[in-house]
Amino acid sequence: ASAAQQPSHSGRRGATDLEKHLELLVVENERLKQELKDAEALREAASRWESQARPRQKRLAELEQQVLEKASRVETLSRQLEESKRHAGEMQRQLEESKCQQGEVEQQLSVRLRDCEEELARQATRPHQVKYVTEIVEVESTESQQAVAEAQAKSVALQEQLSLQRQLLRELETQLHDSQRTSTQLRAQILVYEGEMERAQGQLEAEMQNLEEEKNRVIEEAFIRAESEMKAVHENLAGVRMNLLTLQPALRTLTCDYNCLKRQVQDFPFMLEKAITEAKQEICQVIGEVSSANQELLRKYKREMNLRKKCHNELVRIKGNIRVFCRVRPVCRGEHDSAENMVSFDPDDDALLYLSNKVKLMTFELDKVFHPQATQEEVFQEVQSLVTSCIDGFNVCIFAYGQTGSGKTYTMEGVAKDPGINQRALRLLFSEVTEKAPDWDFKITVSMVEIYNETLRNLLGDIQGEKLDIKMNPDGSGQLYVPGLTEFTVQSPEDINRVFELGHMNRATACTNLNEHSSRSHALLIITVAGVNSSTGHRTQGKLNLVDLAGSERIAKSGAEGSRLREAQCINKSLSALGDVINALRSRHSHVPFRNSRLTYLLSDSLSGDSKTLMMVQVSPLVSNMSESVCSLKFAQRVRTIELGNATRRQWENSSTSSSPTHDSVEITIQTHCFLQMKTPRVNARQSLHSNA
Ligand SMILES: Nc1ncnc2c1ncn2[C@@H]1O[C@H](COP(=O)(O)OP(=O)(O)OP(=O)(O)O)[C@@H](O)[C@H]1O
Repeated sequence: ASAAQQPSHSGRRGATDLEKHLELLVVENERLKQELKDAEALREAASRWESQARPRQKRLAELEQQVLEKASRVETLSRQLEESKRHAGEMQRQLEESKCQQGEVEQQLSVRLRDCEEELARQATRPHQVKYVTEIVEVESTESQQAVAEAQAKSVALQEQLSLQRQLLRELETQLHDSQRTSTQLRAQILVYEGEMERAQGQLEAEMQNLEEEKNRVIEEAFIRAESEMKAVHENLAGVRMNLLTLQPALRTLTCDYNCLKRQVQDFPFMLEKAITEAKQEICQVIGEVSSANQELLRKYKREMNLRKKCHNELVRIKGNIRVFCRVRPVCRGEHDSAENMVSFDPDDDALLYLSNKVKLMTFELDKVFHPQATQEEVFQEVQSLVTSCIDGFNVCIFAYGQTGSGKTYTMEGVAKDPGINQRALRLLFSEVTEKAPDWDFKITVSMVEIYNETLRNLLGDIQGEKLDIKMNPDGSGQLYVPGLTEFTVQSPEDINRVFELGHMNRATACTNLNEHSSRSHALLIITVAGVNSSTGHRTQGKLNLVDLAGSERIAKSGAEGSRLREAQCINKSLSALGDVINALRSRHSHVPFRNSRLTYLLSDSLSGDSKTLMMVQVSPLVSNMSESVCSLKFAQRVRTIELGNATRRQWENSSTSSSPTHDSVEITIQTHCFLQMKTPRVNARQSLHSNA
């Protein structure tokens, strides 16, 4: 191992030298690059200068071209001048010749004339001869004169021609002078340009010379440096070679290592495949374990859910199957009555409500009190566990109880923009059962009825205002049924809207004034949820009754007569019957008076056994409704207090069934009829009940 390490150590040192040398070379290289860059910059400057000089050269060339053109024009003009001169010379010569001839002829003629005159003078001396001579002379004189005239005409023509030629000559001379002037100017310009060109050329050449010299200098320097560097490189190379020789053993070791690694790399795919297969197996195993753990968790979750439900149901059972909530509606627009002093709430306990007038302060304890600002959603949050328990097979009744105008319809039906319990409950049930599919197959059916003057009316039927009857099922099961009652199966959220629209429409068309009518009739929405478990075959059936009761005000206060009196009596009858039934159930009477009213008779299967009941007592905040509000709250509290009193209950369960329950029954009935007169100024209903008990 040490032998292997030694070469690798020296190899490392050699490598370090090499690296150093390499670094030096890199630095030198950088420097040379920089110089090259400088030379490039100089070259670029020269080319820039050249590019600047180019337009001037072009202009010079143009001027030269112009000068050449002008010169050729001058040459042409000179040629023409020469020609004209030559021609004028010719003409001059001809003229001179003519003059000469004319002189000769004139001379001849004058000689002849003189001879003739002499002859004539001679002949004059001899008369005969003179006559003859005279004739001859005359003849000869005429001919001579003719010749002279011709010669003179010719001379005149030649003179004219000569003057024309002279004029032409003058013009040509003028032209020549102009051309010569232009030519002189152009020559002067050419001389200026040539001077400029020469100057520029001189500058360019000087700069080129400079650049050339600079370039040569830089190249020379670079060359010298490169040479010295080359020398150094060669020297280094020699050192490197030496190092290489020393590195060779290390290289051998490295080669050996490399080969080893190569073998490993070659083996790697097989190892990788093997590892992947193993990992896959492990992952599959883990997935299997996780999935079984998941299944187990799911099973536990379901079991916990069932347990939770059971606990909830047990809680409800312990708390009592009857729960009482109170909702105080806000003061509506247009109501001038002040509610400020009448209703107040406990900031620390949402189960307490205080009513006060000038002299009394009454405290009411219920399961929950909703203040006027409570939203529909908040109210529904509190009742939704009851609603969903009908999926588990429980029968549930939710009543809205209170005087006319206290907000019963608002709580149960709500308004289009902000629906109440009815619509929210149906939607919740629909979404819950949809979630349970496909394990469970649920069917939700809806019926809507109203009870007016003890008459049952179908609100979803085709026949408007169709009256119905409640009958015992002929199959001997002891179950009640309503022949002809329309049951609408809800299969989509749109069906829910359709049900409410139809029910509302049928109710509105069956009466002249819906508001008045609704306050004097009970409106029931009956939702049946039946389910079957697809794997176990287990069946459940629950019923949810949502009841908007008629107004609970006292007849004495309303001062009703005639048909109104009958309506009020019917309402009171059914409300008292409801109170009696609740009382009898709570008291575990052997006989529960369901049949005393249509309302209790119809709801009998949802009020007995394990059924759950919620009473929403609606309270108006107006001072003018004070006594009715007190009446409603006392009734509600009495129902709740009795039911919740476990000790009392146990006591009732242990004691003989006659005394206490009967007493309680009386209380409930009295409350329901609202005939209870407040005897003490600051009455607390619970205290009153306990003292009664
Ligand atoms: N919580 C509330 N928020 C806003 N307005 C409300 C509320 N409760 C009731 N109202 C309004 O008070 C008025 C009376 O309410 P509603 O008709 O629901 O009373 P009711 O008890 O059903 O009367 P009736 O017995 O005549 O049917 C309505 O205009 C309603 O919109």
